Amino acid sequence: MSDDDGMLLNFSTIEDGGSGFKPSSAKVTGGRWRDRRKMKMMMEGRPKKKRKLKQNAATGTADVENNSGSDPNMDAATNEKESTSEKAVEFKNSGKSNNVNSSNNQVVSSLFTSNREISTAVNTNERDESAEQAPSNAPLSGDSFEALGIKESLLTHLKEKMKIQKPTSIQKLVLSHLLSQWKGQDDDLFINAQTGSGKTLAYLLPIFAKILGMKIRVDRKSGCFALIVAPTRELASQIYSVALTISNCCHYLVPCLLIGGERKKSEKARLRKGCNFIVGTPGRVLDHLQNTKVVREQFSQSLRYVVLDEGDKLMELGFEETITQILSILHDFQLDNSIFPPLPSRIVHVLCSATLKGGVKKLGDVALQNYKLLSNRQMEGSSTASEVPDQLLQKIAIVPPKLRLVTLAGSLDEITKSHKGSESTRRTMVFLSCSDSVEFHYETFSSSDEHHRNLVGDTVRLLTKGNKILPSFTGNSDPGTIFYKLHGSLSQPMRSATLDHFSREDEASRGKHKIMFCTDVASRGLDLPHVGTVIEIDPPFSTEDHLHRIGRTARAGQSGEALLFLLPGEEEGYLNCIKGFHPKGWKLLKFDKDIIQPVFQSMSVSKSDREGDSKKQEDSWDSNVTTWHLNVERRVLEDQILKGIAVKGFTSHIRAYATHIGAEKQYFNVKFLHLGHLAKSFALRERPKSLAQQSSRDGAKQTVQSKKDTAKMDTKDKMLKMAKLAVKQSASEFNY
Ligand SMILES: Nc1ncnc2c1ncn2[C@@H]1O[C@H](COP(=O)(O)OP(=O)(O)OP(=O)(O)O)[C@@H](O)[C@H]1O
Repeated sequence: MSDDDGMLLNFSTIEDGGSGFKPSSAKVTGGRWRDRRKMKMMMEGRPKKKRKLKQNAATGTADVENNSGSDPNMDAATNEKESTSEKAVEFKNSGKSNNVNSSNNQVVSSLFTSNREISTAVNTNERDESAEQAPSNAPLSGDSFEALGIKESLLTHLKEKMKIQKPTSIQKLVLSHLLSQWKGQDDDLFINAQTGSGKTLAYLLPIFAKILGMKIRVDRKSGCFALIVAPTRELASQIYSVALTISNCCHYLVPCLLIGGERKKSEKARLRKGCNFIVGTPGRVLDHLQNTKVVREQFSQSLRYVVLDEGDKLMELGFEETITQILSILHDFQLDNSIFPPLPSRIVHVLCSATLKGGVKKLGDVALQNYKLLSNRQMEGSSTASEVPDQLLQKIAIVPPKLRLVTLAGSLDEITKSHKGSESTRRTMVFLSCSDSVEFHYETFSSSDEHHRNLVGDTVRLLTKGNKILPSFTGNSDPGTIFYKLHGSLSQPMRSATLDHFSREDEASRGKHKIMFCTDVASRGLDLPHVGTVIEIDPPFSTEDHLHRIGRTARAGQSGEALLFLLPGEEEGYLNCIKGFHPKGWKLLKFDKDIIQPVFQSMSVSKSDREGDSKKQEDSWDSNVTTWHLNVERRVLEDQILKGIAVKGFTSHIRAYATHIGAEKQYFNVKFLHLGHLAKSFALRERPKSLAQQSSRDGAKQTVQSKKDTAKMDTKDKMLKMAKLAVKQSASEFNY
């Protein structure tokens, strides 16, 4: 990554600090600095901020007052100081916070004060909820696979064993193209279709149909007919398992999986036995092409199809060079068209992507020749498929940083409650910016005291009776919830086992709410069954990621909903950026009235250090929110391991935030973040300054000079420096 790429633009400061406030250009000189500052503020039209801390004698709680004209965009330094002293007051008095009543105009907790104003009052992209939205990625009722050329054993297998009755619109387009009798079957294809529209079967089915339709005896020794390359191991494994399922109707055709993290020796052994389909990740495929003679032998005469799945992700992860090398090796093979005459006379390249942005077009130029663009929206008169499925209900909440954790708890609790009593399995995915943040959220929600049981290593946890982490969990009822964590720092077998458990539909899963905290490693192409809700607590790193993340729900015509959290301020501008993806609109939620209040007003949350108290007091919803948050903070304070995880989660999150693409830095810029408030959403009471020092102690070795430099910087600059360093070292560290 070069120093001047789009990422680094993310660090540039804008003149007004992003607040919309334009400083006066006039210079004030002479006199005392206080007078100069006062004069400058007057010239800039900024009112002098009065702040008073009042100790409430009756309750022992603090009332933090700001003058009503306070600037919600006050600069970070002022904000930070304020936040710290608020915290000091709050926690000094936290023992009595349950007594506080919001009805007498007292501010119950600093959770609800000093938050930046939310400016999005009107939903400019309102979804018409009264209108029935027909699924846009569902199978087409009026078409059939027979009519498209799928025959005999493959057709029976598809309908009876795989329960796939009708093609989706993209399958119809691709099948009619690749199975056509005319010369066009040799054209390269660019498949652009919505998430969950069945792209995998769209390219696998015609390849299988073509091989089976040759009426030439083939077996695993006949050579490899298709190479499918996918950007992540999870996706490659998934495509491999679809190929394996199809091959159940023709056992003599054998697929093979080549992915990093697996033993190369055993892969070589499998390749030596022979295979007809190779599915793999780019690095490992290239490695075998360069170093395993038998692979080249397998491809040399039979290879007719090269599929690049999730093309935009392949580019984003920097695989262009690897793909170019793979293609150049493959193109050197001399095909013998006399052995399999019914197959295309050249290698047909297929590129798949749900989006057309990013480098995917460039990959098209590299990999495809005279390609044909097939898009499932073409049928409905739209040019591309970069839109969310029509039936997906998108919700958006603008959530102040301090309230992110508790709003997430409210959202998860609501889903859990609404699922109670159901026989089916409910699945929710929560997307976070980096592995460390996944660890923090997983630990926070899944392990309260001893009330949990590890099911798969420590990545899958079943909550047991007595767990009270979500407001509706009571001590004597079964929470019916399983938590999962998935990110790239876990070993490959662990990642596979976790996904396998999450996807399982067995007796033990019935009626359970499965909640997975994950990074973008789970955003691409993964086909997990019946994901009801996707929550993006951290904003996506690009609009394409947004589309792919929420595309884990509402697949193949099913219903689903997604919830995106944005911070008040610049992030609200992101709504305009994603509007084009949501032609059916979205629902704008108020984080307090619509999410946390309904959840926290219906139950009493008791303080974790007063569990034994027999008399429960009916508290207002905001007091319950405060108590819930204090309980988590107390756990972090008392448990040094959890505290370490929280600190790492926070610092890595800030670093990850700095990697938002340059084009979107106007919405996501570290400079806009209020670090003190954000720390609160990691249940941290310490000021970011001490966190930055702590993390640099824990982290990379610093030179004496860089230590001196760091000491001179303020907290925000330190975070920026850490972010730049981290990006230089490895972008994948926090993305995956
Ligand atoms: N014709 C069909 N009828 C019913 N279900 C189907 C059909 N085709 C595919 N599916 C199912 O739809 C789901 C989504 O398929 P697939 O993973 O191929 O989608 P995709 O378009 O590749 O999505 P993404 O862009 O997210 O990778 C799978 O569970 C698959 O079994």
